[in-house]
Amino acid sequence: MATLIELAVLAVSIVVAYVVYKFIKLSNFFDNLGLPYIKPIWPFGSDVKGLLMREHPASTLTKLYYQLEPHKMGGFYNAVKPTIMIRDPELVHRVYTTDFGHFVDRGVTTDPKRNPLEAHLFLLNGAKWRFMRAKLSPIFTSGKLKFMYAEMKKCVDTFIAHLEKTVPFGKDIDMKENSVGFTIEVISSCAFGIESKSIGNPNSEFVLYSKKLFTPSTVMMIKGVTRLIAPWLFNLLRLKQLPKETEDFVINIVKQSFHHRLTTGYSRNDFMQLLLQLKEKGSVEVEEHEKDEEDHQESRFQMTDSAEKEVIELDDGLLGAQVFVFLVAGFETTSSTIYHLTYLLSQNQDCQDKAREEVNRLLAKHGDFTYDMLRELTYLSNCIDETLRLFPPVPFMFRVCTKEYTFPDGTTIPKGTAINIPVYSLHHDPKYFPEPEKFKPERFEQPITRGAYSPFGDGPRICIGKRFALVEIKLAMARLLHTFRFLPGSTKKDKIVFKPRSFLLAVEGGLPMKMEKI
Ligand code: HEM
Repeated sequence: MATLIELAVLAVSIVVAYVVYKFIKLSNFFDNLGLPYIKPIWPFGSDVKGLLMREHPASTLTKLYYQLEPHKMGGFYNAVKPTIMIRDPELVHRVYTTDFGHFVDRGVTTDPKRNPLEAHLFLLNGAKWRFMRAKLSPIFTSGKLKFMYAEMKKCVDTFIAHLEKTVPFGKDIDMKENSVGFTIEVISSCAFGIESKSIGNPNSEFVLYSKKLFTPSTVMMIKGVTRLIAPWLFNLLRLKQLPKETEDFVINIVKQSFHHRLTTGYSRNDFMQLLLQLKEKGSVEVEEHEKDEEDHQESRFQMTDSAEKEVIELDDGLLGAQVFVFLVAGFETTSSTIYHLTYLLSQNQDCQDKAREEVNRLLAKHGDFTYDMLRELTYLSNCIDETLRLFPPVPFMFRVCTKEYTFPDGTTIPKGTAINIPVYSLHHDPKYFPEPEKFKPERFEQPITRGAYSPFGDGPRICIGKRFALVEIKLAMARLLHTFRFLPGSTKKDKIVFKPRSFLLAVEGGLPMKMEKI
């Protein structure tokens, strides 16, 4: 017994000594840097809440970002690594775009041998990221998106048919649950090539697995925190971040799908088919006529940044990891945009009328909800942009300095410094967005201060699925506006409460509202 107590005391002393050592090291770092705003935010006191994003968006971290003004740049101790926050949009723009070469990585260390699904684009670093981004970019051109459009339309048909069956009962309808089912159906269909029957079915296998990813268990949380503060301990204990069953679920689908397509010659217009082409031929072909101006910009970035290319083997595990990130990155972000927008339109009937008038006018002109019709929906686009401003699904962005960097004011930060970009806070700053809490789609008719608005990030590492997401959201919203009127629910929500412990901004509980068939 005595030995056990002694061992426990020894273990606690080692941890305390380690944390104190880290703090001393970090405070020296900031003293040398001379940054104006520095605060310890972890692991002491109530600030723990901020780091875990329990109360976000008004988390301690977000409040810190506000307090940062007018200094525009500051730092905080977080016991893991020195972290710089940047609040000046011009500096944000530099990090994302002009000086991207210094901020290529997100700074998350992964071990794909133990966690194969972590070898995905969002987490890859350096040369591996460049290689994978160059390989995957052709999959997301507007030409390829047009091929997938028919699959997307089928999912929207099912979504509308399901709502038409549900709405006449006159009760509140949970728009969150419904949007989640819809966006999972789109991703499972377009990425995995599977009709997952998720619409109106919260018990579908896909819905259950996908939700698990965003409602981490206590064990997952403990593992995550261990990995953050003591990656060496995480590795020593050979821990895995994702539950084994989730990993098996995804890898098996990818393997079976590849096998089925290779042995039967079955083909489908989806990401899986393009990944199969990548596996077989080493690249995805893009015809000149499939590209548009944005695609050219993207490939220019790839070419100028391709100096240190690395070739990695495109095996089932690596390709499975990419499909996995399309699911993780693609369903909660798009569903929250759809339900936030329907909520905002239920509260702003004049904007709703204007958006519906535009949809009906363009439908009369094009005769159907075509890809080209969506491009002309400018007011609806502004409504989507405004929703992403008010409720950015990714409320803060992080990168790491990969090469020593000197800001224009002369502050030099060493390699390894973590960079935080307070996206939510910038989106709600009255200096860049007057009356920031109001839903005003017209503000996007004017140019926006560069660096102040970045729901999809920016620069060479901008969200690769941006165009896919916008087409999906626009198509769903155009069909919804054409068919239904959105009204506030009987239990009217004046203020949205966000999910605790979530990296993404998403509503806690449901989002009840009423819908009337037009
Ligand atoms: C409204 C919907 C979406 C939002 C707001 C969003 C937002 C973001 C943001 C902020 C980033 C980081 C960008 C940066 O570091 O500059 C990102 C990266 C990424 N997103 Fe999205 N996303 C959305 C939808 C999607 C969809 C539908 C997919 C896939 C089909 C997707 C796949 C990815 C991937 C793979 C990355 C990593 C890119 C890289 O590191 O090179 N996203 N997204």
